Amino acid sequence: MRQAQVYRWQIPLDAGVVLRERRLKTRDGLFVHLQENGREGWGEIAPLPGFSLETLDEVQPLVVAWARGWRSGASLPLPAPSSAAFGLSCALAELHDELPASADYRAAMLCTGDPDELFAALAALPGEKLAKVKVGLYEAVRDGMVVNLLLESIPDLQLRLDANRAWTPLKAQQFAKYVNPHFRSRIAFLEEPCKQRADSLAFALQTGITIAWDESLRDADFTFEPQPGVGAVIIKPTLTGSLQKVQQQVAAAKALGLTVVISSSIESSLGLTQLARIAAWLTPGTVPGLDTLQLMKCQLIRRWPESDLPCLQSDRLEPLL
Ligand SMILES: O=C(O)CCC(=O)C1=CC=C[C@@H](O)[C@@H]1C(=O)O
Ligand SMILES: [Mg+2]
Repeated sequence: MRQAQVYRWQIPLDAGVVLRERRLKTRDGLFVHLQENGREGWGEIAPLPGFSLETLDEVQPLVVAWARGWRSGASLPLPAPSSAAFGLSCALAELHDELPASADYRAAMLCTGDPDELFAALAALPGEKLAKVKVGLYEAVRDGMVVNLLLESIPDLQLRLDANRAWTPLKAQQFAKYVNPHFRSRIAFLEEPCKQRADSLAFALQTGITIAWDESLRDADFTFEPQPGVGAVIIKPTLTGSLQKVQQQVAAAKALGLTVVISSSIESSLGLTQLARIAAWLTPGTVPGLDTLQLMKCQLIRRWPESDLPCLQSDRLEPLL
């Protein structure tokens, strides 16, 4: 006998979460819960505003119809929108014991605001120091100085940077000018410096700063091919699609010798713990980009180890079936 439920949820976010120039006050999404023969599987469907092509209101009827169909024994194709394909494929993978349980809960410490806070947090961090800093939000020159200062004052620090395509080629150059050439190799990568991929590639070659693709993976004309200056790809499964598609992209990038970073689309703790499992499974040895629970006011269903945020269970969510 099959049982299925779909829940809708909303989590308040910290005041400061700004995505693509808009303030995000809440994170909204769905969970699907499948049960069969004493086994269960959960999945999270949470389109990210400004990044996902679909909205939650568009995917909700697709997910509800899919869950109703599954419950009555049908084997339906996964809905096309990436967030729905990802969440439903995760629920099926858990149900069929195809998503390994061991997880990589390490995270590159995410700094979106005050570098002083990052200094304090990094100083307290034992072992390998890895942080991700957002650039492109303020003046490029200020970004360059902050990055230089961080690398200068914390000698064992490696940085991941993310400009989200904010810079013109000129601004990207202004940034690079302030980063001591000696420190540039400690920038593990800089995600998406410029609007145009060709400008980002030219920047990498001119400055010796390794770049990474994130947004570009979703460009219609993107293909996996060797490109000098590109060292990594950031895979956000909620924006990519089914687990199978995630696996295909990971394999294509690895075949080119690229570092593959599994990264958050600001999922709830349930989705994040699944991403930590996907990272341990598909990209062992690479620290995933999952330090986004700190932006939220609570956890849902499953706990992220060491987070002391309250964790709400399904009785506090809105069932849709
Ligand atoms: O990749 C990480 O380390 C954390 C996730 C992260 O940086 C992002 C998640 C979602 C949207 C963006 O603001 C941002 C990114 O662009 O990579
Ligand atoms: Mg990015």
